[in-house]
Amino acid sequence: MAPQAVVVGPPGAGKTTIGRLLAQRLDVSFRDTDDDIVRTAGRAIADIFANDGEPAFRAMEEEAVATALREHDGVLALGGGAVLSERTRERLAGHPVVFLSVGLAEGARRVGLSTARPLLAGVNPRATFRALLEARLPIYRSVASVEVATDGLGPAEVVERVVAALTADSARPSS
Ligand SMILES: Nc1ncnc2c1ncn2[C@@H]1O[C@H](COP(=O)(O)OP(=O)(O)OP(=O)(O)O)[C@@H](O)[C@H]1O
Ligand SMILES: O=C(O)C1=C[C@@H](O)[C@@H](O)[C@H](O)C1
Ligand SMILES: [Mg+2]
Repeated sequence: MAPQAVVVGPPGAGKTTIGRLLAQRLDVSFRDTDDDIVRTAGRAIADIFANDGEPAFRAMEEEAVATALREHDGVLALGGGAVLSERTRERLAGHPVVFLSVGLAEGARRVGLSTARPLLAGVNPRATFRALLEARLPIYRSVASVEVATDGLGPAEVVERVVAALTADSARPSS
């Protein structure tokens, strides 16, 4: 069993929104590792960050991603920082990974830079978001089979581009 698509990208890229629509489009189920963590821990992500710290959250996340990659055969959305784990990056090899990218302005607008996203809740959330996008771009690219830029596109159009990109990718002879 393996996911038909694994969706990665920064906060606000639309992993949850697009992942859910993509699953509908492919007529498969949707799973999001952020939801898995909340369910398993019985607490909100912001609460885990605040009380246990980011390293503890990342450890839970690594476990949640490994489990979901084993168990789920539909569309799987990962948390925005899941790819920071080298073991997770290794585990993603061979899976169809969709990188949804977004620029600073539109990403900031979409996330609203609210306290629900603990990494962006500091004194200068915009600068933090900019640094996060820059630092992570090569990491998302290193795990991605396909990349779809979402700026200026509504969810339905993004889903169509993802389907087209995955179809083209799966038709390519594997090396
Ligand atoms: N293509 C899009 N066009 C317009 N709005 C969008 C688009 N994609 C997502 N959004 C909106 O942006 C917000 C963030 O989207 P979403 O929660 O899906 O992002 P995410 O990548 O899952 O973020 P996180 O890493 O925090 O889980 C939501 O309000 C969603 O409705
Ligand atoms: O980009 C990140 O590091 C995060 C994104 C969210 O999906 C959550 O997993 C959490 O808020 C951390
Ligand atoms: Mg999400």
